[in-house]
Amino acid sequence: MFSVGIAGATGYAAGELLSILAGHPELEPALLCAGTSRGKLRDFHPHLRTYADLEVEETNARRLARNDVVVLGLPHAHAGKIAADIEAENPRCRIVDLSADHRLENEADWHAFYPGDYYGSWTYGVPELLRRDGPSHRERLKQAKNIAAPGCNASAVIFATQPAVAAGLTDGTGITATLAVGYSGAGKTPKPNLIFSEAIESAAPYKVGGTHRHIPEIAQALRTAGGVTRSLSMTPILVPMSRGIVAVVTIPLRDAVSADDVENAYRNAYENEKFVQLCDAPPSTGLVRGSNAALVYATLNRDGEAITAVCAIDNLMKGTAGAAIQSLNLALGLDESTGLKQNGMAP
Ligand SMILES: NC(=O)C1=CN([C@@H]2O[C@H](COP(=O)(O)OP(=O)(O)OC[C@H]3O[C@@H](n4cnc5c(N)ncnc54)[C@H](OP(=O)(O)O)[C@@H]3O)[C@@H](O)[C@H]2O)C=CC1
Ligand SMILES: CC(=O)N[C@@H](CCC(=O)OP(=O)(O)O)C(=O)O
Repeated sequence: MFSVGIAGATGYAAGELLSILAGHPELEPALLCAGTSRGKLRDFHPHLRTYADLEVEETNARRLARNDVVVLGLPHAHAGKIAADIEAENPRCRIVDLSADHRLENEADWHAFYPGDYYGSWTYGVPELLRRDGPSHRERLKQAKNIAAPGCNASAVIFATQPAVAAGLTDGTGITATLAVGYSGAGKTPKPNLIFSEAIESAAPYKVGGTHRHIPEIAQALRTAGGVTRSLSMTPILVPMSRGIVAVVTIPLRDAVSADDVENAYRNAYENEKFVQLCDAPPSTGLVRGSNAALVYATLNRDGEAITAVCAIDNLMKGTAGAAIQSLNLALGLDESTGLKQNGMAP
């Protein structure tokens, strides 16, 4: 059994992680920390009956570092410093960062989209990431000490797009992603635009015009898959659902290709994957609620000029906590799917 210390334990992402741990035979929460919240876990996550009596304490790097694993569910720009403190205290402690603080390999990308200091990059927590060169990403995760869990919007766009990039069907120009996203992606901290009367009966685009901070993260993954990614447009739209993301990505083609070429590219990428699966019809978020699945559909447009690819995920599962546990399982030498559900909830 591995002990797990969790920072940001009262938040949505860590709450989902705790929900997975409740069914995980090898991981046990040992220390729960938050910012200002104090008390029993039942005061913050009343649905997590298994751990209702665990205490939520002050965030303390020295105490967190005593665990085999630390998961940081903190706002971005808050995880880098505490991760460095934990490493200094106990270099053997594995750290999984759910924030963006260790995702970007290029420091200039970090400063262009995030506040605060740059703390370097860790192995990206997406086992299914396609790599043009060297060992597979899954093999790299098996060797990883620390893991940078992915952004949820980024995950959906990457799963939809990387097969076309890896197969050389696109030169990376003009890829356009539009996403319908649920409110839990914004976290638990109350904000005026997130209250019920603003949310219900409304679909609200945000971070338009190439300003969303997941753009460099997606471009980095597509470069890893073998593409150039000259431009990338990504626009999320908040829609009234608590969890879920469906990304619709238009991928202009380099040369004329057949429907079989498109099918082969996507089948080659995902045919052996348990959690990223191809569908015969565009998937909806309802199919993946509560599961670690990413469902992908891709088709050649009728005019033959582009591929339309669709990916649905649960932002809190395959978009964060599920991806984190799947990657951590690999790093710990466990079966990759330990504690993770493939099936969604229905209705
Ligand atoms: N929600 C999602 O779908 C996804 C989230 N992520 C990332 O996961 C991380 C956590 O997100 P999420 O759970 O949604 O956020 P929440 O706002 O729901 O939770 C944030 C947590 O961090 C704690 N916290 C805030 N500031 C500090 C601080 N200065 N020191 C210590 N603890 C602090 C909060 O404690 P307190 O209760 O005391 O305020 C709370 O426990 C973020 O980086 C987010 O971007 C990544 C992918 C998807
Ligand atoms: C609805 C909503 O606001 N969603 C968030 C997704 C957050 C996420 O994926 O987390 P990281 O910040 O860790 O990358 C957003 O689009 O910013």
